[in-house]
Amino acid sequence: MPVEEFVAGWISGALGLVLGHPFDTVKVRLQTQTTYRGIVDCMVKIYRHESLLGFFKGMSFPIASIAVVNSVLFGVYSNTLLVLTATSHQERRAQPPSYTHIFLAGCTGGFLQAYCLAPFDLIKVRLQNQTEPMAQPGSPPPQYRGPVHCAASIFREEGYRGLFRGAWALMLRDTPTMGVYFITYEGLCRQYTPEGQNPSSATVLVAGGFAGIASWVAATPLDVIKSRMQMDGLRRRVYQGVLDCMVSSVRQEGLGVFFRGVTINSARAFPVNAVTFLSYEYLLRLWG
Ligand SMILES: CN(C)C(=N)NCCC[C@H](N)C(=O)O
Repeated sequence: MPVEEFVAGWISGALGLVLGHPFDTVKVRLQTQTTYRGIVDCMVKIYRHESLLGFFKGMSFPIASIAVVNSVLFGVYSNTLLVLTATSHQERRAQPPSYTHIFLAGCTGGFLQAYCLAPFDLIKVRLQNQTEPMAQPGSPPPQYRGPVHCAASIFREEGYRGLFRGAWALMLRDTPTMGVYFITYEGLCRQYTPEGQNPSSATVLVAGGFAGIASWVAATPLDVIKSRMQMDGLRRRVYQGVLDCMVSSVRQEGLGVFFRGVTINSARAFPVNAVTFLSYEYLLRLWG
């Protein structure tokens, strides 16, 4: 099994993650709290109340976990294509796989990465939703002192299963949308690259950016539900399950609730995924 894809997936994911985390914090707050009037209001309030550091809350754990999560996504994607089409990454430019195979490989990568991502994503969302200013002497301590304390508290209070709260919504979100992600990327690269050649850096940047936007637009409805399920149970349980969360969110806030955070998700998705795909392709060509 070629391991380069796993390593390239890890490094490229980490680069994208640092770039996109401030956008991600704003998105999570907009999806789970009703105190903000919009993106700008949320940014201003975070900055005033929590300083620049507020935008980077909950980032250390995703950085640590991206090694597992992104390498599983890209590694499983590429190795599933290897099984389906008997072509390696290098051979795929000359013998491009069908879109059905790309979609199936993307869904497989998305499904398996969601399982690895679930506990890390839960901790990230819980930390991002703490609005107390960081490191200010005299101010009341936040519920969670950091990622390890957060994981330990969830485990103590809710058991092992508590760490997987929202995991179903996460899997439903990521399985089909990772198919969309890789299809968009491959489709755009093929469209703008002469047959048999490697796509240029500009093509990879643009195709990666649009793949990110397309997958996040498709993923946003379940992303909202996932974040709400993850915050549920903090004080008392509100939702019985994914469906109940969908129904009661729509009843209370209308259908627009499914598009909460779609603008910030898309604004974040372009640079993050442009950088992720550029570094991924670059590293594989370097080692190829
Ligand atoms: C849930 N969806 C749609 C995705 N995860 N899409 C792929 C983008 C992955 C990238 N690490 C990012 O965070 O944008």
